[in-house]
Amino acid sequence: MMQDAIHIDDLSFGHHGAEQRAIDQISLNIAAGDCVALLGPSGAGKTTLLTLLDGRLRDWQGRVSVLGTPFEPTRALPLAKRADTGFIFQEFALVERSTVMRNVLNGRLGRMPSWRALLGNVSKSDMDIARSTLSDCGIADLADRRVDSLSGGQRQRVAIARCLAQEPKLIFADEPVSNLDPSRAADILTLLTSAAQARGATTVFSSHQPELARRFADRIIGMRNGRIVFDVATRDLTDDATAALYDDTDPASGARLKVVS
Ligand SMILES: Nc1ncnc2c1ncn2[C@@H]1O[C@H](COP(=O)(O)OP(=O)(O)OP(=O)(O)O)[C@@H](O)[C@H]1O
Repeated sequence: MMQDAIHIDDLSFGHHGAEQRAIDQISLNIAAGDCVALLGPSGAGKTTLLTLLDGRLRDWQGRVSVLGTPFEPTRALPLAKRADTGFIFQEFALVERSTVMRNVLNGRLGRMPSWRALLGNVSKSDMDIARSTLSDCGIADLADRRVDSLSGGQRQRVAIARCLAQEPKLIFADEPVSNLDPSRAADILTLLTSAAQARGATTVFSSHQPELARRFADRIIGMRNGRIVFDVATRDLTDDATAALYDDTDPASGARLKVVS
């Protein structure tokens, strides 16, 4: 039986000082190895959900368990427990003045003994892993370039290589292609999803682009106002449901969409 990578039961969370909950009574499970897209308008709660599942938020209500580790609602997950989870950001979050290789080696930090990480002392096997992920990401020739000299598409390849060098079992990607033009966006999602699949990693990515979600995810979760309004296998997602998710003129559309699942 396929094991679940993520369990969420009745999860709610409000950002400090915010009037509305960013996550409002969400329950869902994600099977290991699945590729899931979170779709929804700005403010739907996609980033908040990914950040919470990455163990970086506290003071939420409900039950969350990721890769078999139950989270504690009152505290963030210690860094040492996050080595199996990789995160790819919309803004790349790279060390701009460092080389591509250095950035990718940063992905190995959580896997090194702490004395080695502190000294920046890199083993041959760390180098080998970094080189092979650079090559998998099609940027072996950029290893010695500084990140601040790269294009957006190249930067996102570096971010993916860094994430893969970490050898994660679970990959979260928050709008990984929204800064890229359509053809680069498709290339990057092809790279990310096929690399994840080849490694058996579970992937959850958020997007504003339904066509990309449909093309790359097995399952699509539509969010609006912190709630799940549909949760379907990609082949079952209708155009009407997608359009209603983004229909600002119809505040009740979220409720109506529930029939889809
Ligand atoms: N740091 C914060 N402080 C207060 N409120 C926040 C904070 N971050 C997000 N929010 C609020 O939480 C809600 C969910 O935001 P979130 O960024 O998770 O949505 P999103 O679906 O990722 O949107 P986008 O697609 O624009 O990134 C919104 O109402 C937002 O204003």
